[in-house]
Amino acid sequence: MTILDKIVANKKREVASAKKRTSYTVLEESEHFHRDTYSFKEFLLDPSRTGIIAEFKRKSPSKGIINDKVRVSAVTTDYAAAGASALSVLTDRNFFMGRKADLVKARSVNSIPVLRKDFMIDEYQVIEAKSLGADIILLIAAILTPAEIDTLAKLAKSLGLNVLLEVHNLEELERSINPNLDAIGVNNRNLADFTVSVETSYKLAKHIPAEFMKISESAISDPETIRHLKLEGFNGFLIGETFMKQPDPGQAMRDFVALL
Ligand SMILES: O=P(O)(O)OC[C@@H](O)[C@@H](O)c1c[nH]c2ccccc12
Repeated sequence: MTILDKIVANKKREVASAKKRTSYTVLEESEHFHRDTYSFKEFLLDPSRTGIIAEFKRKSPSKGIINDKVRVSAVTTDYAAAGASALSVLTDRNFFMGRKADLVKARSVNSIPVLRKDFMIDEYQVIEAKSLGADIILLIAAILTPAEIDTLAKLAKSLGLNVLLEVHNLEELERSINPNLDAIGVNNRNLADFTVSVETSYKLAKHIPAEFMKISESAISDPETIRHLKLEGFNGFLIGETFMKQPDPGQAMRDFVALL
């Protein structure tokens, strides 16, 4: 069993118990549920911003604890002030030490798009994402069939959410492409064995149809890499650990952006 299999098995149990605790009706009563979302595209393509999707992540299965001393409100507002085009907030508890409350908090103190970073396998989580205040959901091709991607993406679009599809090879990209997606993210980290290579982004760039925004995800630690990725047509850069491993992640992002 790979770590990804374990995460998905755990997620199925989590979703089943969340459905029992909080009904669809209660989710739909949330103040966020009926709000207009921020446009991912508009913020990502805004030339006054950096294209960086800055992530709040305390822990990961590959690195263990990264930073459990900082507050989501301070870090995410610092990220936004440093020019983030969007924020990414982990809501998986068991493997990433995330909380749904982190997303609610990030939403309440920021006015830029927020991505719910989790392992989406069920329509319930899409409704929940909207009710927590997310603007973007992540769909991971490695754990979803094309039919599941279609269902989840259509539901998300019907709620005004933006959809980011994550792939890490050509086969996943080709089988998963769907008109209801807004952006394709190439994950430079293989979620099954954690090996990382930015080459994955360079290899897949030319295969991503022009109508989708292109995002490179993971293992970006050098502003020089962003310059290269831009030349290959990437519009977005998802960065977590490089910032979060510093005692002051917001300052780390400011220092990084100064070198762009
Ligand atoms: O911390 P990094 O190497 O900068 O990576 C950020 C982000 O890409 C990574 O957290 C991530 C990409 N896809 C995921 C799916 C689930 C959980 C986490 C992720």
